[in-house]
Amino acid sequence: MTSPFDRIRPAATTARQVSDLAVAFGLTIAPGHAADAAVTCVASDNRVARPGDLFVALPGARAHGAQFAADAVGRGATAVLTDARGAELIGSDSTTPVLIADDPRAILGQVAAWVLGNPADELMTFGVTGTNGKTTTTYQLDHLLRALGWRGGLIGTVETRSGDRVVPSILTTPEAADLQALLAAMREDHVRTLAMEVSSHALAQHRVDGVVFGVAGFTNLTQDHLDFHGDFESYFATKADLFTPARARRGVVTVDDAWGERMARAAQIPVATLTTLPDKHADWTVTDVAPSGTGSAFTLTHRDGRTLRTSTSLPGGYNVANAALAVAMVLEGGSDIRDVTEALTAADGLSATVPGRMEVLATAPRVVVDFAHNTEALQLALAALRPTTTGRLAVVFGATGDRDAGKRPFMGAAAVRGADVVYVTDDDPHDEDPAKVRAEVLAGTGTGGTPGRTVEAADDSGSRTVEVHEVAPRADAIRAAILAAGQDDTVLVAGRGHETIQEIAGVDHLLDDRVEARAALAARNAIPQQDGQRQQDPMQERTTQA
Ligand SMILES: CC(=O)N[C@H]1[C@@H](OP(=O)(O)OP(=O)(O)OC[C@H]2O[C@@H](n3ccc(=O)[nH]c3=O)[C@H](O)[C@@H]2O)O[C@H](CO)[C@@H](O)[C@@H]1O[C@H](C)C(=O)N[C@@H](C)C(=O)N[C@H](CCC(=O)O)C(=O)O
Ligand SMILES: Nc1ncnc2c1ncn2[C@@H]1O[C@H](COP(=O)(O)OP(=O)(O)OP(=O)(O)O)[C@@H](O)[C@H]1O
Repeated sequence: MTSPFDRIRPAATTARQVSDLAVAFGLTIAPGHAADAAVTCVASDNRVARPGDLFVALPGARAHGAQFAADAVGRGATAVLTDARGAELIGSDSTTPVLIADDPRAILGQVAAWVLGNPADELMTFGVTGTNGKTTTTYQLDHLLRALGWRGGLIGTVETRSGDRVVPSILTTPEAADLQALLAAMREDHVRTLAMEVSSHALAQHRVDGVVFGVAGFTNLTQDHLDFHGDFESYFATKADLFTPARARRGVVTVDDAWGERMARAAQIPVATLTTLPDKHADWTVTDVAPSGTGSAFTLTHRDGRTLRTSTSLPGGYNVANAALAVAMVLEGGSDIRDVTEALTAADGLSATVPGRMEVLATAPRVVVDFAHNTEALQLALAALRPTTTGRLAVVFGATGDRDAGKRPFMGAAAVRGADVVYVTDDDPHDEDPAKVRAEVLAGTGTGGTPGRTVEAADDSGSRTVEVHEVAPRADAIRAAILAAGQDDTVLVAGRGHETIQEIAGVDHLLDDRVEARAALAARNAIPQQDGQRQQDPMQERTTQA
């Protein structure tokens, strides 16, 4: 499936009458239209409407859904739910029933759940929120639930899965109508568990109304999305809403940061706390973290004495936190610790690959693709890879054009602080001149903005000489870094993770860091190695306009 309008929907559902819906939700039926019709599913975008749908026409920032009602009806929608303005826009041209609500977005989740027979009630649901780590934790949850023998569903930034059906995701958390339709499809697919990312946008926009999660999980909170939420307090309050009885029955809150502690205090449902910090008290604690394969082994212990030891294949301390949160959520969901231990042993620990999240593509040199696209994430990703890098640590990254220009020099500085070789390249330039974006990143590297130079960087382990290069387009930078790496080196390709489209001046170009890295590894393998050491990189310093 390739269209952005592909959705996983149920094949067959029970018809409901809109007259009953009007009574259940106190809705007005617009005069001049038919008073009743049968509906079998719900859509809030005309481009996904199907025969038998209730089309919910929402007012938005860019359009009013009612503008598309005629098209939705043309595609077979049998009734429309909208607000008074929407009813006016629709007029009386058609006889299709039009139901009116004061705020249709606020009831959409419940309405869709009603039409589809509350599909969430038939699943064991796990919802993860927080600024970072939602995707990773959700994949680890899904991995563990499957290891326990459950047929699993997954919803998040990268992809949406119902049993064996998979589609790429459009939003991290789908719109309410799409979500309920997806849950109904999961019911049809005999899916029993759901691991799902819950974004703050989704909480604010009622997208998860109609779902009461069995267990909600919190990773962490750092500055993000303030353009949408206004300030940090509102951002926190929106996330905290997940830990109320309307949204979840119980929770697990990581209290490694102060926001987590506050979240645990603010929770209006029973929550278990979790920490990975050595001198902190919590219900679940992580201890004895040790390197294991590409990642870490760790022990998770409850204050009641229950304990298990397992591992994650993902590098970095924060991935121990993500993995521990996934395990604690499953245990708080009622699974027996002996079953979980056995399942983890059989599954080789939390070994799920998360697309574009610390995804290890090769081991000599180690090549890792990660989604880190801001200063803090870049710094954490480099710090995560440093302890297991015996050679040099190289990083390939850029900053996004047309967005948050202030972070560019800080990203440059973070790269020099954390790596030995820095390749500044392009991310998504959008409509901005990519060379200008690179120059602003380079300005933070301490090279005086001049690529092809070395700078001295100091950290706890002493001072290092750091090479700083500028290579574009991005595919060339990935290739340059991988060809130049020694067998013991690590190359981190940061910023785009699983993304496959790079937008340059309004044109979408296919670009997948993992595809480029694999091509570079193949090219490298085709070139005879000089004592297994670094290659002369033919692309290096060849800077072209993207
Ligand atoms: C701020 C925000 O989240 N806005 C979302 C919202 O937009 P909106 O209410 O302004 O809607 P609109 O585009 O004006 O359209 C109004 C209505 O007409 C419908 N419509 C519109 C056009 C059309 O041709 N046909 C049609 O039926 C739309 O489906 C909508 O119901 O509803 C739209 C329809 O679903 C979303 O596409 C849009 O997401 C925007 C594009 C977006 O980028 N959202 C991001 C910020 C987001 O939600 N991100 C979070 C993750 C954040 C993170 O943690 O990183 C997420 O959960 O994905
Ligand atoms: N627990 C964590 N703490 C801090 N940083 C993390 C954590 N987990 C992952 N990261 C970093 O954040 C990036 C995004 O991780 P992930 O996709 O799992 O989070 P997310 O919350 O789903 O974010 P997004 O919605 O942007 O995808 C990773 O590539 C990694 O660099």
